[in-house]
Order: sequence, then structure tokens, then C-alpha cells
Amino acid sequence: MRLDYLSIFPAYFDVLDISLVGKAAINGLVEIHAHDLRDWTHDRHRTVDDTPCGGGAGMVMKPDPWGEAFDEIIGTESDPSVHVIFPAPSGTPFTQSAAAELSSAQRIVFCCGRYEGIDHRVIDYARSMWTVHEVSLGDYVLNGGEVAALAITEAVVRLVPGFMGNPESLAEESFSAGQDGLLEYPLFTRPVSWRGLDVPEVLMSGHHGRIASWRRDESVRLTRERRPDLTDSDSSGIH
Ligand SMILES: COc1ccc2nc(C(=O)O)sc2c1
Repeated sequence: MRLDYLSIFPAYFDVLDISLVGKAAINGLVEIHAHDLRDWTHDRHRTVDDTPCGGGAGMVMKPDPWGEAFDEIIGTESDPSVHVIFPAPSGTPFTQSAAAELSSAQRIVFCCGRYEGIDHRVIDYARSMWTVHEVSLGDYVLNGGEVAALAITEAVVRLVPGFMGNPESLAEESFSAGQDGLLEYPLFTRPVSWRGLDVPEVLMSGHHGRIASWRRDESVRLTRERRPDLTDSDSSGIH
């Protein structure tokens, strides 16, 4: 899997070198390429923004640098196997199932907006050429797309076959199919008693059926408490 990042702050992606994603890059599982959008400007100030047509506050990212960067990084041929991701507050909420789908992609290009956002024609052009995803991390606004791109990268790359030492651990995570899309149950390890707080007895019973039942009940309880929106989804297994 090749991952490209287009940003006016490409140094944001240096952190991928120290993470497990960096280890995956060393193992050849993924390739990471961060690019400075300003490399595709031609004026002395390396300008990437301009005032919004129709007025309004702030600045909008000009389309020209994006188009020239696309030509060089992705090419000028249409290819639906290339996934282009635009993190944006107006995007579709990013989910674990979206991460799972993207984990089989061979090419992902992240377009990290700043200022008020990117000229919409950039997104329209990308849609005419590749598979585009406009996604948001949640109902809040960051200062740009870089942090969202990092979060999406981690969610996707950890699902790439060969990344996780023990792929079985993926099956029991929150939102995973193995959990019926429920939140993960509470986890405990030794010591059994810590500051007057004990590990639930059932987990020390060695009775696998009772343990599985307790864990399921806890997942259902937590999901009902914290994410009632998930309890009606088809994958949740609870209604
Ligand atoms: C201008 O580009 C932005 C600005 C805020 C922002 N917030 C995001 C989020 O997912 O919360 S993505 C994103 C991109």
C-alpha cells in the first residue's frame, strides 16, 4: 500500500516514522510519501490561498497547486483504484468499516486542507478521475486535515494483512465484526487486587463460558449506555 500526503505542513507526517506504521514501512508493507503543496506554486511567496468568491471570512486554497500536484503524484489518467481522501468537517463520519474497506487499497492519497478549505473544483476534478472520500473524524473542527489524515492512516494500516502480529486481537476490538459492532468490554490484568479494586471474579474463574457471557453482557451494557445509536444498527446484534 502506497500512502501519499499533500499538505502545507508535510512535517506532520514525520511522526509516522516512529510509529508502528513506520515499522510497516520498513517491512515494505506500506510506502509513505509526504509532499509540500507549496512545491507546486510558482510565485515568490509560494501562495496557496486566495479570498473566497462570494465574500466571507478567511481564505480558500487555490485549485492550481492541487491540480499540478495531482498530475505529478498520481498522474493524468483516471484510475478508480486510487483512493483520494479529503478530511473535512463537512465529510461523512469515518467509521471502522470504512477503515476496513480502505485497508485493501493499493493507493491512498490524503489531501489535507487548511484555511477555510479547498476550492471545491479540486474535489470535483478528483471525483472525475479517482475514488474520492470526503470524511470527518467527528462532530468537531480541527485546524486542518493533517491530524485527521494521521488518525485515518492508523485506523487503516493496522488492518492491512501482515501488520498486526496477532490478527486475532482485531476480532475483539470495539466496532469489529467479531464484537457484533459493539463497544469492547472492560479489560483487566494482574495484580488481581490493586488499591482496593479487584478484577471481577468471573475473569479469574477459568470458566470460559461464563467469561464469554460476562464480556458480552458488558459490551451490550456499555454500548447501550454510551452509543445507543449503535444498538439499532444491523451489525450490532442488539435491538
Ligand atoms: C481546512 O481543512 C480542515 C479544517 C478542519 C478539519 N476538521 C476535520 C475533522 O475531521 O474534524 S478535517 C478538517 C480539515
